[in-house]
Amino acid sequence: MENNQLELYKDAFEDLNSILDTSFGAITIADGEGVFTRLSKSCEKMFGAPETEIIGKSAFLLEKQGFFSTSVTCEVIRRNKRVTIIQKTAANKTVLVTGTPIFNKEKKIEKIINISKDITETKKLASDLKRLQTEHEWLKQELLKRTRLERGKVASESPEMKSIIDLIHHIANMDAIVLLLGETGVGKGFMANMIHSISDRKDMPFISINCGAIPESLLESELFGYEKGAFTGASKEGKKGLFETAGNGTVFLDEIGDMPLSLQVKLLHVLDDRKVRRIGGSSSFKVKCRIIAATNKELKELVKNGEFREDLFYRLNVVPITIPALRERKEDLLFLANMFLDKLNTKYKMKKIFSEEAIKALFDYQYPGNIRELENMIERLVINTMGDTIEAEKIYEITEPFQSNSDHQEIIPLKEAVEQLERKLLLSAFQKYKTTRRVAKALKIDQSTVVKKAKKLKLEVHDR
Ligand SMILES: Nc1ncnc2c1ncn2[C@@H]1O[C@H](COP(=O)(O)OP(=O)(O)OP(=O)(O)O)[C@@H](O)[C@H]1O
Repeated sequence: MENNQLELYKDAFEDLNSILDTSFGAITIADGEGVFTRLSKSCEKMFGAPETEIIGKSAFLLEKQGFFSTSVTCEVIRRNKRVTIIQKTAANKTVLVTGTPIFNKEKKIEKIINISKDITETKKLASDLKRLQTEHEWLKQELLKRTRLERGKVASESPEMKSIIDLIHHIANMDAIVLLLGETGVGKGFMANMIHSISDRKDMPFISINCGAIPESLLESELFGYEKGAFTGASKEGKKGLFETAGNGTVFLDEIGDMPLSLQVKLLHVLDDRKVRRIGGSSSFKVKCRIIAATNKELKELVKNGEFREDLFYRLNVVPITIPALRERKEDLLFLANMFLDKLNTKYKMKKIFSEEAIKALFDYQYPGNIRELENMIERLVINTMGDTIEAEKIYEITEPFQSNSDHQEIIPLKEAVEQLERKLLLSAFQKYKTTRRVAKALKIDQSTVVKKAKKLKLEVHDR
């Protein structure tokens, strides 16, 4: 070889070494058998071993020894073509590596050139980013939920209420009929309002009607409206019904269990056809509002007794939500008690607080009237307490059985009155005697009867 040519080869060789050593990625060269012949400097860092431990060694051997998870050199030989893989190295790096075969004239692999890029950081950044994005999304949802909850000041410390609130958010923008169930004062009206206020219908009207409090004929015209001169006494201009007035808003049919049977069938037609015709009218219009119904009655019982149409029950029972009694979710009690106290302190410009004993007394009570009763009780406590601290005695005064205006009892069906009396008696017996055995002794009935009745009334019983 001429001197000149030799110099040129030497130069080229030095250039190649410089390229290998200054390149960002690690470059390895192996022969057709997969034995490493050359490495760039950065390989040492990437593979966690000096050049001397790699040069002259077979990639198959190194793969076996766990030097890298899968060797791209071996893969190139196995597949006889260019391969790109992600590799884990002994230095715990994640490496993106491409192996390119160089074929000789006989189409046999003569060399394999591998170029690796350390993507440990990139991968970590990508997974960090994904985690942050998930966290961000979660926080956004929580914040949204909390802002909405804050706006409505909803008690949702108990797991039962938490899942109800989640469900309410889930169905807020679905048009399905919601049926809210639960004892009086548990917050059915409150929840109906909340569903509306977190839905896209929030800027439309929320129209509520108590189906049990209005005489039948009036209820019909309130619900469906009437044309002018539809009946004697009808207004000259006619009147829009609630479904019409609500437009794209929400109609809340409270105490649906008290709706007269004749109107139940008319309501069923409205729900089936999504159309309403005013009384005395000839044309009908589309019902676009969302419908929420509520009752504190056992609708299934009413259906059994023929007081509620079965078909209407199934029509309404699409998304039934039972709001538990306050005594079944005592976690919400302190939140509510403090919230009402704060509200009243602001209203009356006071700074009242509960004593520790008072809080205990609040927890011991069973609240047959639920949140409404708690709210009224706290107002009475605030008004009747002279100092700044509300004491337990004041609570006992209020919760003492039968003291609430028994002289002015409203006239109700005997069966209902007996049930109410039984409930009150059991509640106060449990408050006083705590265990079913002692309650049974005091009421002079069997313990098993007490257990059965307590279960029926969903009383919280601690048999210590
Ligand atoms: N989760 C809640 N957070 C805060 N206040 C509540 C909550 N639920 C109900 N309330 C309050 O409790 C009171 C009673 O609620 P609401 O009238 O909605 O009960 P209800 O179940 O509809 O009663 P009824 O069956 O007698 O009509 C209301 O003053 C309401 O604002």
